[in-house]
Amino acid sequence: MITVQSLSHTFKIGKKGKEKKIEVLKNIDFQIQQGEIITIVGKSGSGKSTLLQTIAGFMKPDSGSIKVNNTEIANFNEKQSAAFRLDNFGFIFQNFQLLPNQNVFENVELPLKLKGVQASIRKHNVKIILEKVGLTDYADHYPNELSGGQQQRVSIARALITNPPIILADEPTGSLDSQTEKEILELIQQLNKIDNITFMIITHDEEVAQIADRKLRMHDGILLGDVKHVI
Ligand SMILES: Nc1ncnc2c1ncn2[C@@H]1O[C@H](COP(=O)(O)OP(=O)(O)OP(=O)(O)O)[C@@H](O)[C@H]1O
Repeated sequence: MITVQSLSHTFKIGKKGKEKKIEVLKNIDFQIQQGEIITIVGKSGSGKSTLLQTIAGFMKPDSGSIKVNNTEIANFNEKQSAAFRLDNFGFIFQNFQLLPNQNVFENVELPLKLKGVQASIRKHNVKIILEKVGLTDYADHYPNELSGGQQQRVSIARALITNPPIILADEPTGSLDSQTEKEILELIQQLNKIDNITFMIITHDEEVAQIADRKLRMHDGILLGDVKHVI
């Protein structure tokens, strides 16, 4: 489903002429099969978020290939990346990234609006997805009226609303207490098992890594293979 080959990226920081180079992705190769949950662990600064941002098309790599279902996306321009994202990727972030002045319904509805889906279909689909994440009674609530776990459910609903085959998650339970984390991980596993959604999850957290079919580790810009027994 996703095949990454020889992916490399270097950030240049500082003044021109005196730039410092940070090689953040060094010749990364890996694949994700449809229906898998993979986690990527690794120390802070090892390049995990950069890898995710690159796959998502938010950042262009210096070199290498990223294929999603045989479509080469590494060299897409911004417009192509945005369109591809909308159809193929859902996102879950540690800090939820909900719009504070939009209620739950409106936050979840947004990707459908961006896709130009008509209002009656939007309403129908949002209702179904809110049921799925257990938030039917909260459609009118604003993010600041919800618990952290509820906010993360809203962001999961928003990620799912366009039926993407892949969810990219960056520390999805990083802001949650352990009980709420458990509930969100159960939801992720349920979505994976029942709807065959593929998850690529960046995490520091042993509990999260436990739900993975495969655990990969980033170390100084290098992606190490399966690390089933090491965290
Ligand atoms: N836009 C940028 N410009 C310059 N350097 C950057 C930029 N983004 C990230 N870096 C650097 O790239 C390296 C990798 O960062 P990245 O955020 O990918 O690491 P990470 O493994 O996700 O870390 P964390 O677990 O703390 O989120 C770090 O040294 C960081 O300072």
